Amino acid sequence: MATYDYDVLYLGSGHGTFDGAIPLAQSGKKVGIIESGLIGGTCPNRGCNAKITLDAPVELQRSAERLKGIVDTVPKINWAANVKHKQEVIDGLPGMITGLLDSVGIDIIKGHGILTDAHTIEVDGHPHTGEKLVISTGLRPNRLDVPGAELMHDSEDFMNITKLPEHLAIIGSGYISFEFATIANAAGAKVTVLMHEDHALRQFNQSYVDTVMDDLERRGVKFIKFAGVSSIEKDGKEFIVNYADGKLKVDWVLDATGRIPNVENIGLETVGVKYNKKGIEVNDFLQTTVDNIYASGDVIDKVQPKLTPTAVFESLYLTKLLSGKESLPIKYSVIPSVVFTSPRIAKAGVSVQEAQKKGYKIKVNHLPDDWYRQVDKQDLGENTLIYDNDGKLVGVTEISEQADNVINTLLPAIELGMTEEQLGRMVYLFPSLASATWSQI
Ligand SMILES: Cc1cc2nc3c(=O)[nH]c(=O)nc-3n(C[C@H](O)[C@H](O)[C@H](O)COP(=O)(O)OP(=O)(O)OC[C@H]3O[C@@H](n4cnc5c(N)ncnc54)[C@H](O)[C@@H]3O)c2cc1C
Ligand SMILES: NC(=O)c1ccc[n+]([C@@H]2O[C@H](COP(=O)([O-])OP(=O)(O)OC[C@H]3O[C@@H](n4cnc5c(N)ncnc54)[C@H](O)[C@@H]3O)[C@@H](O)[C@H]2O)c1
Repeated sequence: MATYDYDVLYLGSGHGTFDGAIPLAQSGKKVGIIESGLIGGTCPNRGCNAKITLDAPVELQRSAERLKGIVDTVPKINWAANVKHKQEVIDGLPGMITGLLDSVGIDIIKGHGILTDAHTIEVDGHPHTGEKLVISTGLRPNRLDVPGAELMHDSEDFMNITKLPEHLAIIGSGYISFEFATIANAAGAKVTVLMHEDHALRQFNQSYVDTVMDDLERRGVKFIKFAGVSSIEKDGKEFIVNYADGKLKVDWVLDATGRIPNVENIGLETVGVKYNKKGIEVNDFLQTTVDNIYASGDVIDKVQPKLTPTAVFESLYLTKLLSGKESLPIKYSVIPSVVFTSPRIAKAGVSVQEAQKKGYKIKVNHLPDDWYRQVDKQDLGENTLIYDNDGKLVGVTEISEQADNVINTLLPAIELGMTEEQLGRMVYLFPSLASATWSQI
């Protein structure tokens, strides 16, 4: 029988890998991880953790704005200090994750990995073998294919600039566009969003998206619809973005037109792992077209949202599968999602459109009517609760400053399919967001 260096060898060290690799090593498997960049991948180093740190002063500013008159001043954001603080928060994360991996005996191999056969990944010409391989190479920013594309920047660049641009153009109208438009506008930049079509954040309730857009517009953000970008030119220290039938002069351009899978130059063709432009093709066991090779996280072509909780769920599923504790196909939990604008939009479970098709009960709450939301003068906010024909809560979406926490509070009820009687037994701290939320159920 062939012997391999590792029972399981991972390519990539993000959440699609490390959350599951640690318990896998603890279960007695010999585990190796190949990583060409920072340990921990996108989320800790240039994604979620960095972004939410930059957003913290925005929340404070919004809160002071609502309570103006009760508190004296609305704080200004010191951009350079904000970026410095963000760096201090995230700097320790790769070391912390490396420590966790070391503590359970996982080997970390630094460098770019390329599959050379179904059991071998080469790094700088050195072969490393695994009985099972897991590909978890994530996504990278898309770059628009237009003249002057090299003059644009990506989300990572934005989170590292120490001097906030005076006028920032953001191309695209998805998560990154809306979150970064919120942060940059709150910090004092003029922001123009160039939208490909007339819709934004398509995954979210469009009336809530319209509310966020109206609020951002009121704050000075300009949205230009049907603004297909044709080229970018340099003009002294500034840039001209040529779009549809217009021109825009700015001093920084953020390309936020999506993220694409890292499937090239890693030997997938050599070993016969199939992929398409959405990612690696897997079956319900996260198995690729080669039996002993699995895939996890953002790099998979899947219907679930490409988010950290999904990547964590998949890597933990693989831990159970590869250690023999699971033999059934992956059954995803309800995966919530949130766009960290201010107010935020979050959702979980059955959508309003789906509920309408199925004839489910839809209940809408206007949140400013609730005394708890009046405490800090929230004048914007709504949630939509969806009940199936047995009266079980199966979906929720909310727009409010605390939408993320509200959805988290309601998730167990949705995931576990709690009955009305079980819901009625829950007791919450008072006064709190959770008790306010449950009183509206
Ligand atoms: C700006 C931004 C904000 C985000 N905010 C959120 C958020 O608020 N909430 C949320 O849930 N999600 C958020 N996400 C998404 C989240 O970061 C991803 O879903 C998550 O990181 C996916 O993890 P992964 O392990 O699949 O991929 P990654 O974390 O991208 O890890 C892949 C790793 O593989 C490595 N790699 C690739 N190819 C090779 C190779 N050939 N050899 C060696 N190593 C290789 C890469 O260097 C990388 O470290 C955000 C993303 C971005 C960009
Ligand atoms: N809060 C979060 O959970 C969060 C935050 C940021 C990023 N993310 C993750 O990162 C991924 C990438 O974020 P994103 O905002 O880059 O992608 P996205 O898919 O959310 O949005 C991409 C946007 O670019 C537009 N677009 C596509 N092609 C275009 C073109 N040729 N010209 C102009 N616009 C074009 C799309 O219409 C869309 O509005 C997300 O899908 C998500 O998985 C998550």
